[in-house]
Amino acid sequence: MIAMGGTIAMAPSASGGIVPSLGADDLVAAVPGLADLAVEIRTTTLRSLPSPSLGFDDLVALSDLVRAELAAGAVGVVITHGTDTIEETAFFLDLTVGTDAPVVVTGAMRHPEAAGADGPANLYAAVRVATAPAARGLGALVVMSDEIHGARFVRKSHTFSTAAFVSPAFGPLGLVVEGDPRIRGAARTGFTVAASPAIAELRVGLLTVALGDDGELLRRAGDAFDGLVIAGLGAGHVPAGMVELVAEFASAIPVVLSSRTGAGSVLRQTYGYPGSERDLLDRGLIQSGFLDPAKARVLLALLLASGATRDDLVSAFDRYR
Ligand SMILES: NC(=O)C[C@H](N)C(=O)O
Repeated sequence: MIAMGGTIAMAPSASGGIVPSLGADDLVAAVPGLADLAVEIRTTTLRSLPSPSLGFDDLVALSDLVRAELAAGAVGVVITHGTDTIEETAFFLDLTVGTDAPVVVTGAMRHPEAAGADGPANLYAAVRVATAPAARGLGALVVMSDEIHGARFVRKSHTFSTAAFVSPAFGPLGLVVEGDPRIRGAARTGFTVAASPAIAELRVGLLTVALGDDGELLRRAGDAFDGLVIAGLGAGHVPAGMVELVAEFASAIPVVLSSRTGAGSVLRQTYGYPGSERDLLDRGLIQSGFLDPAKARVLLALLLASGATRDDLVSAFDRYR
């Protein structure tokens, strides 16, 4: 079990608000029933950070440690993590760990001293999933509120509800019923990318498009980015007035087209107006399939760090259609 920080490990501070303060051993010790399981838990506190402050360098270190623990004989790995970026970390592990062993990320929406703290229940469920033969071969998972989500589908969809985690595309892969993981879907693509430390030096931007957008933010980005994800309108669209500028960027750096809607995939052949998905794909943008903008950015950054060609990028993103 590897602790990264997040609300699950936070406590009230003297200066106001909650801040990271608990390590992996504290979290394990606070879970009723965990000690009764026939499971040996080895703990590491790798980071103690709010998840908005994690970076790709931290994720490379985490991926290395997960692989080392599995090589040392762990049947599964649980990671406790802040929920704000849990979906990016889980997908990063899905892409880089390349194992059948369950890699399960969990967290909490309420801190340990709050009424109805959800961390202990989530950690208990995560350990049950990480040790379940039925959870093997599914890739990285996010377990929250007794739901088992595939890393490439899961999203945080609410700022404070304990039911914040959803998989809008196809629903959760399973449920934890009285501690027993029940699986009904498969998640792993079988596609693995190296967790290259070079990723920390790359600048991969994420731009959300809005009504009336004239592209000024993009124009000002100049040559600041090595790659870009555009969170487009609807099924992958931008205003007509932005098209030339977007096409200019796509001729200089890889530009991936995703959707800001939060569910569904980028379409490929429905709309034909200027700024439609057909127009943008014809102008060299790469479709993200069912990957939401944040996950498309993780995949693009990993691929660029591994020296992928444009054809590699297109075929990697095609796996998520
Ligand atoms: N519930 C949480 O964990 C949110 C917290 N801000 C974090 O991501 O670290």
